[in-house]
Amino acid sequence: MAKITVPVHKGEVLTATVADLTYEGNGVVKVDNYPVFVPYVLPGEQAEIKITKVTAKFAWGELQQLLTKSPDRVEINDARYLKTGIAPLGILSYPAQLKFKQHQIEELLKKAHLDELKVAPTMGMDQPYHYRNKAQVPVKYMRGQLQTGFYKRGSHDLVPIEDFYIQDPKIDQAILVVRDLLRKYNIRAYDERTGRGCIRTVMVRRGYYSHEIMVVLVTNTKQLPHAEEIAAGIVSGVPEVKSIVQNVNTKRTNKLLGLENHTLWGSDTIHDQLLGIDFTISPLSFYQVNPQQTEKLYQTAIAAAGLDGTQTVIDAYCGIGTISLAVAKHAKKVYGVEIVPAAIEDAKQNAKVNQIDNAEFVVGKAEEQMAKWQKEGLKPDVLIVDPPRKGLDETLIDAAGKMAPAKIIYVSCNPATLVRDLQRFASVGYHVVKPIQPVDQFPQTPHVESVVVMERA
Ligand SMILES: C[S@@+](CC[C@H](N)C(=O)[O-])C[C@H]1O[C@@H](n2cnc3c(N)ncnc32)[C@H](O)[C@@H]1O
Repeated sequence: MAKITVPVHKGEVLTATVADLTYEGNGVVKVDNYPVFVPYVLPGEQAEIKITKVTAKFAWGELQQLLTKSPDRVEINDARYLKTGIAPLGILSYPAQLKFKQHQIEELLKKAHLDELKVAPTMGMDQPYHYRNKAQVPVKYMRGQLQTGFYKRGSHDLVPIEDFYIQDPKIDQAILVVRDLLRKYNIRAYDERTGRGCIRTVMVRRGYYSHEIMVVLVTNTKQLPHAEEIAAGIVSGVPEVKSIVQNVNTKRTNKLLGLENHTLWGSDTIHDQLLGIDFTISPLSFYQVNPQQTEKLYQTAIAAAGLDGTQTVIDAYCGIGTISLAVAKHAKKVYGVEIVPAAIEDAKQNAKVNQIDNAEFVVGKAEEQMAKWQKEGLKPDVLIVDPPRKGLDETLIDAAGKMAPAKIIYVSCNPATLVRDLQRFASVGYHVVKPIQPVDQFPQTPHVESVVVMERA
């Protein structure tokens, strides 16, 4: 095999101008068209870069010295937010972050030869910090005691952190109360190398409107020593707590939560509201993490659906029924499908509590259920899909084509799979009729959510 020559070598220091920013928020420097990825630099900046890793197709570099600064650069007061996955875009001013997200989608469309599609400016937040209503914090024994924090990007090295910058500060305070109790009762942190130890993760959720707090202690063992004392300590240290749950995860996996929950104190669930509808949230259910932006996202999707109370709507990947129930007010009938049984139980309960009787929920894989509905002759006027990052299964798109709804609303959390799926929808007769609307659900990170409206050609 011919030896591949690359234009840089490990350890080399070069001076270069940053050409671009990747979807993950890393700077890109080109050496004879060969890309070098460099964290913490921005397009247009000149920098001294040390090459740290070389492969046949690309290299990684480390910023040594910044020679010129981009006007979009902002100072971030704690470098740990950049080094962890907390705020990888933290050096980019917020208006520039919003443009970056719009540009990300435009670039992907261009690569897919869909450049005729327009992308609207990203809908941002007034206060793009402290927005998350949920934290999942790893626990580790280090520096002589149990620590909570966040992993360094691309690793499982814990960086102890007390102010998480993008989380609701009340959640940060609750984590510290839990951490101190775990220390006080000498609870052993889980060690993923040996598979030993007890506490793996602390999860905290807080209702944006309700202010109800749920604390979930994820353990590697069936028993949590001093469970009663710990629960009592949380009750006295976290005044808004409504639910304390032990989740057992004995598997040696990267999955954070197991399937077994034991309520240690209070209720099994908490509540919150979205667009005036009350939602029950269980430890395992998916619930959007940025409630303020979620309301904007759903309002955009609902307005795009153009409902007048006469339509039948399918909400595929419905979670606990948030979109379905918000839509039900404006539709004749809504069908929701979701893979997690507990989420569907919550969805049904949510419908009851809100006295919504025109929504029906089914547990199942959206792709299988859509094909089943299609065979049964269900003819929705509007199909809403809100899949996870991997996007839609082709079976679902085929079934959608056969069901022929007048409108399809695609809520996407991954522009790459969105663009792929838009091409597939085109092949079953759907085209995009409005500019794609990005909504910033995750300020300070490169993630972007978007709403796309399609109609039959
Ligand atoms: C991005 S979330 C959207 C949830 C909901 N629409 C919301 O906004 O809260 C995607 C949901 O799809 C569910 N899911 C993942 N794969 C699925 C599949 N094959 N079929 C049905 N649901 C699935 C997940 O459990 C999750 O609740």
